[in-house]
Parts: sequence; C-alpha cells; structure tokens
Amino acid sequence: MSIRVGIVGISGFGGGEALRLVAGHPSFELVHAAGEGSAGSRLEDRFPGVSARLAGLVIERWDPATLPALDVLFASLPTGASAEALARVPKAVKIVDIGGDHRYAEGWAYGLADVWPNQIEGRTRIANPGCFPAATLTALAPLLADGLIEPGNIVIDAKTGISGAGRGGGESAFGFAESNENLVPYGLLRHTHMPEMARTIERLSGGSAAGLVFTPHLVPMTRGILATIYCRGRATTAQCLEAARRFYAGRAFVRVTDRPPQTKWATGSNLAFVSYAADPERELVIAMGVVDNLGKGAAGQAVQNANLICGLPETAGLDGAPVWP
Ligand SMILES: NC(=O)C1=CN([C@@H]2O[C@H](COP(=O)(O)OP(=O)(O)OC[C@H]3O[C@@H](n4cnc5c(N)ncnc54)[C@H](OP(=O)(O)O)[C@@H]3O)[C@@H](O)[C@H]2O)C=CC1
Ligand SMILES: CC(=O)N[C@@H](CCC(=O)OP(=O)(O)O)C(=O)O
Repeated sequence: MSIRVGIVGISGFGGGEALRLVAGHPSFELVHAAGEGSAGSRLEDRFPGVSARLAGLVIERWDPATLPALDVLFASLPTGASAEALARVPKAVKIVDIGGDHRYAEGWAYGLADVWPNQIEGRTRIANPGCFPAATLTALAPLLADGLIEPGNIVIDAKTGISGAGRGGGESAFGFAESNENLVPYGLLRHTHMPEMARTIERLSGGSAAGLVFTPHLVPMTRGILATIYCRGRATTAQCLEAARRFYAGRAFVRVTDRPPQTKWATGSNLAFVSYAADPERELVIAMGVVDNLGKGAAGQAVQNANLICGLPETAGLDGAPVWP
C-alpha cells in the first residue's frame, strides 16, 4: 500500500528531516514538496544526496488551493505561518503540523505519541509537540501519573543544539563564530513552550495546577536536547525508574535508563531517553529527558503520528539505529 505524502517547508531543518524519514519509509511515497523561497528548485538542488527517484521533484510554491491528491501532509512552517493556510487544506488530507500553531487548538489532537497514542489514532489533524515539551513531558509523564512529584513545583533546565532554531533562525539563532564554544540562555520566564508544557502537566496530573520555571540554553552542537528537571517529591530513584518502566512498557521509542542519558544516544532517531535521581530526605526528584530535537522533537514524532493516523505499525520507517558517534 502506498500512502501519498506531501511536505511543506521541505527546505527547512524540520522539513528536511521529514524528507529523510519519508524517503526511507516502507509505505510513504513523497509526491509533493512545497515552500516559499525554495519554490522552483528541484529536490536535488537543495538536497544533493537525495535518491534518484526523488531528485527531479520540483518544490512548488505553497498554496493549499493547488495541492495534488494527498493522504498525508507534513507542515513544517515557521510558527505563525501555518494556521490560516492549513485551514484551507481539504478535509480528506490528514495533516501533521510540526510547527507551533495548533497545539491545543480546537479540532487538533495533541500528538504526544508515546503517552497518548489512543487519542491520536483515528484523528486527521495532529499538532506535534514542541521540541522542549517532547523531552520534558516524556520524562515527567510517569511521575505525574503516579503522583510522585508536585505539579506546582517544577524547574526545567534545558540544553539544545543549534538546529532547534531552524535554518531561518529564531530569536536564538547565532552564526558559527558566536555559537561555537559558547553557552547561551534565552527566552527566560516567557518562552513560548511554557503554556504548552503547563497545560500538558495539568492533563497528566489529573487537573492539578502546574507551576513551572523553564530556561533553555543553546549549546554548540547541531542536534539534541537534554532537559534536566528539578521537582519536589518524596519518591526514591528506584520508585521513579519503576514508574517509568511500567508507564512505557511495550512502547517502542522510550528508553528508561539507570544512568543519566546523553544527547548523542538519540541523534538521528525518534527515541527518547529518560532517567531519574531522587533523594526522599530532601524531597528532591531530578528527572532527565533526552531527544533529538529534529527526531522525537519534530519529524520523527511527526512520522510516528502519521503512522498512527494511517493505521500503520507505529514504528514504520522509524526503526533504524541512532547515528553514532
Ligand atoms: N528545528 C527544530 O528543532 C524544531 C522546529 N519545530 C518547528 O517546526 C517549524 C519549522 O521549523 P524549522 O524547520 O526549524 O524552520 P526552518 O527555518 O529551518 O524552515 C522553515 C521553512 O518554512 C518555509 N517557509 C517559511 N515561510 C513560508 C511560507 N510563508 N510559505 C511556505 N513556506 C514557508 C521555508 O521554506 P523556503 O526556503 O522555501 O522559503 C523554510 O525552509 C517551526 O514552526 C518550528 O518552530 C518544532 C520542533 C523542533
Ligand atoms: C534553539 C531554538 O531556538 N529552539 C526553538 C525551539 C523549536 C521548537 O520546538 O519550536 P516550536 O515550538 O515553535 O515548534 C525555540 O526555543 O524557540
């Protein structure tokens, strides 16, 4: 069975990773690529290593009115650029939005695929989580589900690779000379991912109010996120690990590890690694979550979501090993 796929924003980092995953997917066939500045170029002009089968595909100017017949559209546009246009995509086309315009929007399922797969299956509009929420919420979900930490008292200290800012670059974008051998905090007290994380923490904890502090830092690496999360709770390390192993039993993409996870473990994959260290005497629980910002943080999770809504095995096209070293 061939599922006809389109990618809008294909020249960007998220779109490029979606291209890589779709090109290697056993059931997906890329039939449409779209963008703005890149419109008119062939895929091989932008991606010299693309397979001969896809090399000649021309990137179209993004216009929902001229879409060919598609089963699934991956949208990887700058946040703020997709809401109006995606509303004009025909209902028959399933959409996975990698950007931030539809998280908790009406009619859209929140695509935290390892936690709520059943709420994604059967839907046609999926909002992929942000990259920091993907790392953070995957680590916190088992603790919140078991009441092991207080949802009102959470401090998230996250580190991200530079590709998280996109090719176009967000407010945190720097050139090589500024980002190499440098460590840069940004978005303090007002990062756009805070409301998304707060809302999801409330869902995970059965409605208790979330209270969180979140500070992301840019580090000089291309990919990867490590979220180190400080919480209040009386659990032991063993209880936290056991809760996570139970919560993610049978789930393909979350690995619960005894030792603290490292960003390189996830590079190029849709994996998330979680681990915990806790001191009940001090009522301190440290949760750690690692993802590739372009994998579980973007295109990997998007393909997982597309698999779920297309009735495919969740792991289709995603079971390759990470890149090492
Ligand atoms: N980078 C990451 O790690 C993550 C990114 N995201 C989100 O994914 C989305 C894409 O991010 P990312 O790939 O990093 O960003 P990039 O800047 O790398 O790419 C965005 C792409 O969108 C295209 N584009 C911009 N404006 C328009 C428009 N008006 N119409 C059509 N195409 C347009 C551009 O294509 P062209 O070259 O043709 O102009 C560009 O290549 C964002 O919402 C981002 O927040 C989410 C999780 C992680
Ligand atoms: C390094 C860097 O700039 N990272 C981005 C996160 C990318 C992401 O997940 O963005 P959306 O939620 O908009 O999809 C940021 O902090 O805004």
